[in-house]
Amino acid sequence: MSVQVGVIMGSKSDWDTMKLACDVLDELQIPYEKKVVSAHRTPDLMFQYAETAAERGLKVIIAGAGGAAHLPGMVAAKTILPVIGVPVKSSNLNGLDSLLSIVQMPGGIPVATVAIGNAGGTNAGLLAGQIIGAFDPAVQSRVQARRDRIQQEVLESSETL
Ligand SMILES: Nc1c(C(=O)O)ncn1[C@@H]1O[C@H](COP(=O)(O)O)[C@@H](O)[C@H]1O
Repeated sequence: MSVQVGVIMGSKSDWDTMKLACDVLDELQIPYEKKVVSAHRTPDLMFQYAETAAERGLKVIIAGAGGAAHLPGMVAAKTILPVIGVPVKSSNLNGLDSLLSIVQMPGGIPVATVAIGNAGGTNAGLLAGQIIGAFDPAVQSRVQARRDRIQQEVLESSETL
């Protein structure tokens, strides 16, 4: 099957968080690509990536960045695809800068923003899976199976208190 999700990040230093999104996509058997793309450091690549994403067959873009995290919003401005923004935890401001940079988009150009850091990475993968699963029953059933497993783990955790 062709690549469905583009996972991009402002720097290789974001990988620990963005890998968690990729892990979920692997688990859900959704084909994806991963790439470092920066609005600040590689602006021409960022424009090209966003402009060609839909015609290349991608369905969702997951974009992670830290600090002055302009990547998700700028990519969202240049593509019609849904963009999920991951605020990577920054060393100076603990990711609050990343969160506010990503979440406060002006009306008209949305970025679906997840939590700061690793939970956000995982949830970005899941949210992409749920979007694709709305049109793909096999993916949706894998998302459901994952939820069922988590529910079972939580129910059983009481027994070891
Ligand atoms: N926020 C952005 C963008 C962007 O938004 O385009 N490009 C890189 N960065 C961020 O800079 C941080 C530090 O990067 P380095 O570790 O490479 O110095 C990373 O979290 C990256 O996402």
